[in-house]
Amino acid sequence: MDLKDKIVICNGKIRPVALEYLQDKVTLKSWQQRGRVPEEQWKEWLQEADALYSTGNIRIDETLLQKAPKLQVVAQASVGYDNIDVEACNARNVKIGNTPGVLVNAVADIAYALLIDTARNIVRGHLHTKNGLWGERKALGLGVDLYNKTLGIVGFGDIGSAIAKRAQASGMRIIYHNRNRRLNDAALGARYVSWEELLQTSDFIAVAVTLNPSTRGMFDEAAFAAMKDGARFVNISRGKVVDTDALYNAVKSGKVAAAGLDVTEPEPLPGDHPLLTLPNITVTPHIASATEETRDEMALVTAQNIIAALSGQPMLAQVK
Ligand SMILES: NC(=O)C1=CN([C@@H]2O[C@H](COP(=O)(O)OP(=O)(O)OC[C@H]3O[C@@H](n4cnc5c(N)ncnc54)[C@H](OP(=O)(O)O)[C@@H]3O)[C@@H](O)[C@H]2O)C=CC1
Ligand SMILES: O=CC(=O)O
Repeated sequence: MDLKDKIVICNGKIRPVALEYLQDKVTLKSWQQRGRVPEEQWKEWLQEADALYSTGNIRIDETLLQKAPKLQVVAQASVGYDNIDVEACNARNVKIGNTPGVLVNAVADIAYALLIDTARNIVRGHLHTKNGLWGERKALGLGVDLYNKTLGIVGFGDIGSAIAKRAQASGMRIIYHNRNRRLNDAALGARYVSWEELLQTSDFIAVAVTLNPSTRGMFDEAAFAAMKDGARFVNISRGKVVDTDALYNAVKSGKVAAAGLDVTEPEPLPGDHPLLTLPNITVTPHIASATEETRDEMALVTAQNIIAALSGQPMLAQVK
């Protein structure tokens, strides 16, 4: 099918692998420069767009859809789609594509790296050394073993179960909580528990839920209070799943011994944010899927989703 008259727009840079795939199939308008596409330019592009390749950092809602009367598909280069108003898109028959699966290992690696950091002071140790304090390393205190500890995974989906695999290699016991128990949990070496049991019995908690109305703010003051004293906490899902003040207080008081976060509320997290004043919190700037290989795969799936949708074919991954 000749799609050359179809206009595909992108609010940011498209990776070369996806550019190459798209450019002789459709008419492409992307912002390949640094920074954001200028407002006037963006308005013009939306007006004529048949497809939107979203890099994820824009809100896609009725306000945007009204400016894009021809839009047939939004394909986003991420698995999370909490920035997209799915109902508004459905009401206008705008299809939504995302990129589950291809980023699972990269994200689970960062989650596990943060988890080890909460146990073993890797980032703190580096900063200590850099500050010329090698000789005073006892000031760091001792870490704790992962071996024989309980990891509670909240959100045992694709990424949650990939975190479990890594933790099993360290000899951890895995428990998890989802809204729905997974049929194959025994084969994955994980035991289903209630939310309360997970909070009360986990030495480490890793969060890999989707952001939805049931998870927004689920780690609040009561959740941190219910945890074991000295629990360690990792979040790679979305910052809005956690009440930031409650987390700050829990770490400051020692209730939570250490935290590792790839996502925060707000994002970007300002350099002078109170969370960053606590020595036992490590924050990475939402980079869990940021490897060359994974970003290439995400870009290619996004481009393939666009071509499939414009051709009336099923997308590789469609959000409904
Ligand atoms: N930091 C980063 O760069 C990245 C972050 N992410 C985030 O990770 C999320 C998960 O991705 P992925 O594993 O692929 O998604 P999946 O859909 O495979 O897994 C999400 C899991 O969350 C569970 N869940 C949803 N609501 C609740 C709830 N209220 N309580 C407990 N569990 C819940 C779901 O189970 P059930 O429906 O049974 O409750 C499901 O098992 C993404 O949505 C995204 O926000 C993803 C990639 C990169
Ligand atoms: O945060 C990233 C995603 O893929 O979701």
